[in-house]
Amino acid sequence: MNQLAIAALSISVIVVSIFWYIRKPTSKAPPLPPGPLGLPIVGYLPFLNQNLLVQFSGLAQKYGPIVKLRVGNKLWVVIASPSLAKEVVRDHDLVFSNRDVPIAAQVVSFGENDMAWSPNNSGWRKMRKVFVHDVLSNINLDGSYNLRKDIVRKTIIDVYSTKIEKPIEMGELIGRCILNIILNLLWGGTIEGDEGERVITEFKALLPKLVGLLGKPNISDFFPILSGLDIQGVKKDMEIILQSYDRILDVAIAIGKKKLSENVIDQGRKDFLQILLELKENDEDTNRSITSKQLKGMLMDIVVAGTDTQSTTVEWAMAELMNNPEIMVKVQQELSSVIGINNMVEESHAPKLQYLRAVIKETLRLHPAVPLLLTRFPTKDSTIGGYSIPKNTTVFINACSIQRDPSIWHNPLKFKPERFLDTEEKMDFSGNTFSYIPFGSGRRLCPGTPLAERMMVHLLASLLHSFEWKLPKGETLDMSEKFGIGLKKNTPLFVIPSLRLSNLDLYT
Ligand code: HEM
Repeated sequence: MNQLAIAALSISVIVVSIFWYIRKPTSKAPPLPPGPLGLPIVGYLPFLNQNLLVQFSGLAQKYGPIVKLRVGNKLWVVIASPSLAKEVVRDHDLVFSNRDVPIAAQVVSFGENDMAWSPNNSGWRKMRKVFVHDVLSNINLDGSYNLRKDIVRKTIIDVYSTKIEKPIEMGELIGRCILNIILNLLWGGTIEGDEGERVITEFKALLPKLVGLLGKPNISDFFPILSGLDIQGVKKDMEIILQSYDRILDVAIAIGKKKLSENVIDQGRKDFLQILLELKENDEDTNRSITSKQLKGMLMDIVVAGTDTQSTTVEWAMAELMNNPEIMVKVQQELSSVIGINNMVEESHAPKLQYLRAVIKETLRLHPAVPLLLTRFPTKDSTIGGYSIPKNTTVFINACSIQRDPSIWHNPLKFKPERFLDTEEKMDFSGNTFSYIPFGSGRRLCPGTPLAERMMVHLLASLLHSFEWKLPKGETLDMSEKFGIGLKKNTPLFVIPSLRLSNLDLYT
């Protein structure tokens, strides 16, 4: 062998050794979680089912409570046990406190300038603080009670005057009431009269399209390199919707600012916009002042996160009660004894309506409105359940599967509010018991729970106290579900109301 050949061979050996050494993990990194193999380049994308929930459950049965999927350029990890969920949202909460933001959500959040999609940064912390301590403070929630009460009353009066003994589409009735409440809480005190009605009507009309786009699988999300092409037009469609919303928000904000500068704000009943504008315009404390984009992002969050979630839950609760007449009887007995048949329901009755609150908890266990929570997106490599979770993995926490797990819940598919009566203290909405997390957990826990609890208890109690409900003749109850970004009833619930209270003055 000549010297050149020896030199070439030696260099090759050195280079290969260096590469081998570099490739070889210095410390033994744990493996990725188990999961199905996909095709080259597209991964598991062609095999994704419309109903991700059913598919994720099947995969968990085959591979266990932590499963990995390659979907296009993304690595997905789905978690389906309380102990693994705890590792993510409690033990490693900080690392997992960002979201993987779909393109549609980037648009709707004004470029991640909101609470739901912003990364965990100082802006997000400020928005959450303002939302929890100012917007949804007990004082403000008490102050806006009459507004909520009026709208629930109008719903009861509407049923009494036009719908007795006629089939009602329950989801529509409940959805309209909840959206009216949320929009009026947002700016009902700012834009009043016909102008207010017009703005609310316009806002409502666009919402289903917006929610639909948020839940639509988008090739640009799976292959970011293709995002510029916007192949399905999701980004463009969302931008068109957002332009309309932006116009409405600009009008509302301009009126709000004018009122603020003229000092015509009713101190007794501030709407959310007034509270946020006061902070934005006047607060010297930069820890609480928010930018114009953040203001709009927060307003959008409240509508998008606060309406469908609640109406889906109340509709499911109604459906479960129709399906379980003996539970309906117990709820109505409680209502009669706590409220009395000569009175209407008030929010202040809630603490005494223990059984009805258990019905709502059980509804959220069996039919969580956000069944996969919102994704988590680790900021660095970490280890969960002994498996490697690389930085920027899209992590789903399958709350639905956890809350229906037969190894945790006795007879999990049975609707049984009693299971929450003995465990009232532990099983709340705080996300501290990882087998029950309908509002999520950790830093990203839903901040809307104080409002949601008040609204859902009050509306459901009012409907059940005011009327008896039965299914239309010959109608069977379809309890099947449809998965989008939320978990809705597959077919609408139709029910027929009749009067329950003998004092007809209560209905007017
Ligand atoms: C039945 C009612 C509701 C349910 C089941 C629900 C559920 C959830 C869930 C599961 C999350 C994600 C939590 C996580 O990732 O750990 C969330 C986030 C959020 N929810 Fe709710 N929610 C409801 C009502 C509301 C209401 C009424 C509002 C506002 C008024 C609201 C505002 C938000 C916001 C802003 C976020 C994002 C928080 C963040 O990322 O920091 N939600 N909600």
